Amino acid sequence: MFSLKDAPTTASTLFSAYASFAASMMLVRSMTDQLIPRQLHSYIYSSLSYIFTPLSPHLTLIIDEHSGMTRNQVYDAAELYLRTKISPLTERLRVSKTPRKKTISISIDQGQQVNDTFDNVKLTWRYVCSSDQRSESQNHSLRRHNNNQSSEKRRCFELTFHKKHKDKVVDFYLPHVFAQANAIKQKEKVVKLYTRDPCLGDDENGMGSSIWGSVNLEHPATFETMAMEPELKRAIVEDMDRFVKRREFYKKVGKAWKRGYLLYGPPGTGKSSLIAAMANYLKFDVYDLELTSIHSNYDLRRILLSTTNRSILVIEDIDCSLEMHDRQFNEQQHFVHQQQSNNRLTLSGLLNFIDGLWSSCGDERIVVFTTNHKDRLDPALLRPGRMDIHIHMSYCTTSGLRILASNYLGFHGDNHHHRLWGEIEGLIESAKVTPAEVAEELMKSDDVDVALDRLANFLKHNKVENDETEEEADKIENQEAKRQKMDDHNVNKIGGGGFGRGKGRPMQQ
Ligand SMILES: Nc1ncnc2c1ncn2[C@@H]1O[C@H](COP(=O)(O)OP(=O)(O)OP(=O)(O)O)[C@@H](O)[C@H]1O
Ligand SMILES: [Mg+2]
Repeated sequence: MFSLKDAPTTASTLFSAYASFAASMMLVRSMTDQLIPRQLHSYIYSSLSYIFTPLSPHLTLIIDEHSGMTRNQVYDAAELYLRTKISPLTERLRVSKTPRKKTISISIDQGQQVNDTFDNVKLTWRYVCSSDQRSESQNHSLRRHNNNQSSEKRRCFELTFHKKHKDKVVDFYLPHVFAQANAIKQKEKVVKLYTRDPCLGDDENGMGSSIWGSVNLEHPATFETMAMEPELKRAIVEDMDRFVKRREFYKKVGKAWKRGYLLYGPPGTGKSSLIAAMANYLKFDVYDLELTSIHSNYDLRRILLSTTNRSILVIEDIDCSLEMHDRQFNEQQHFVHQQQSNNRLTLSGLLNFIDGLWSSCGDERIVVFTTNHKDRLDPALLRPGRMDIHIHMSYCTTSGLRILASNYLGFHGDNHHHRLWGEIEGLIESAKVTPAEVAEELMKSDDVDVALDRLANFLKHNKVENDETEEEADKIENQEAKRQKMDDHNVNKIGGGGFGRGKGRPMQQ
């Protein structure tokens, strides 16, 4: 143990050690001067001073903004990551926002230091800006790269930690920084809606242009705002969560990493809104593919190949989009050679790309087809395994009504008493109205009384109409049944049994 009593002794010991070290160095220097050629002196002195300088226990990694002419991804990841590590002790921060971003970014300023701990390793980050030593030509090229922003400054992060943790930092900490930065990027990502610009038509080679135009997807739909049965919502979200986590699973079983959803239901039940909610949830871009503007399977393939990973390919009203093309194809199929089918757009062409080539060269793809008439779809589309999940978007249910009333009026049936609420809940399912229609009624007034009054009247009116239609349908069905009975009676009288076309008996091929 060191004590004050020992201090003079220790100091004198140190002093005598230093004196003898200095004397030895003098001796070495005079011997070298005499024995070794002059050209080698500076080399030997610097090596000796390196040997006798106490080694720092720390290692510092320099993470430059650029690696050659391109941006250094470690730098970009660190910049994002360090935003989450800013402590109250930090004195200077940089604040910025670009038009494409929704949020304000905060980052540390030059010279500022940020401490971090990872698996009991203490790490210190420092942001350093200094005058750049690059050649003028490199700077010029970088300036062009950075939209002419000043690039004379060299920016880097210095990451310092104990040397013994080098492997842990490189193998685990830096990947952790990357993963965290990706999560932040994902959260801040502005989802894009891509559509094909019809003005971009065919190019001079007669090929359909595959250029997609994009806008920010500003659709506000989320799973919270969707008027759907809570269990259905939960099931969809869980399915998507499972899908995005299963990269390794898809690789293992040799399946393309894609998922298909078929959304079906009457107009105004929220099919398009659900797609927006899915895109907003996953932060996947949406490619809205208008099949009627595509003329051949060949075009389709080119267009699909120009979409990116982590995206949702949407084909709305699939029953209408391919009807014409397939009919054309069917009418002529006796004459058309297989090779020529590439000149037309066919359902089989679409399904082949989605199942085959295209899906195997992309990752994390979601395909959504929508239709108002599931019964009109080609059986090839409904075959098990083609579309993984079929989602029925129904008329407004009681839970849907509650969500809409809460979203549009801030009215919660459970907490707020209203004379009309019981009646409205009683009517909602039998009135067979869409969430779009309910939303429209609720938007007609900010006054809860007025809005609910209008909704109640609307539901009553629809219920009466539905009842009348059902009565009419029953009447027609009864008459039809009666006529059929008479026919059967006559047939039996004439032919006695046989293979008559009896109603309710499926025709066998
Ligand atoms: N289930 C729902 N939850 C919340 N809002 C809905 C729902 N369904 C419809 N809406 C409202 O109605 C509007 C129209 O709905 P949407 O376009 O999503 O229906 P759709 O099923 O895609 O209709 P279409 O078959 O005509 O394309 C939406 O903008 C939304 O405001
Ligand atoms: Mg729609």
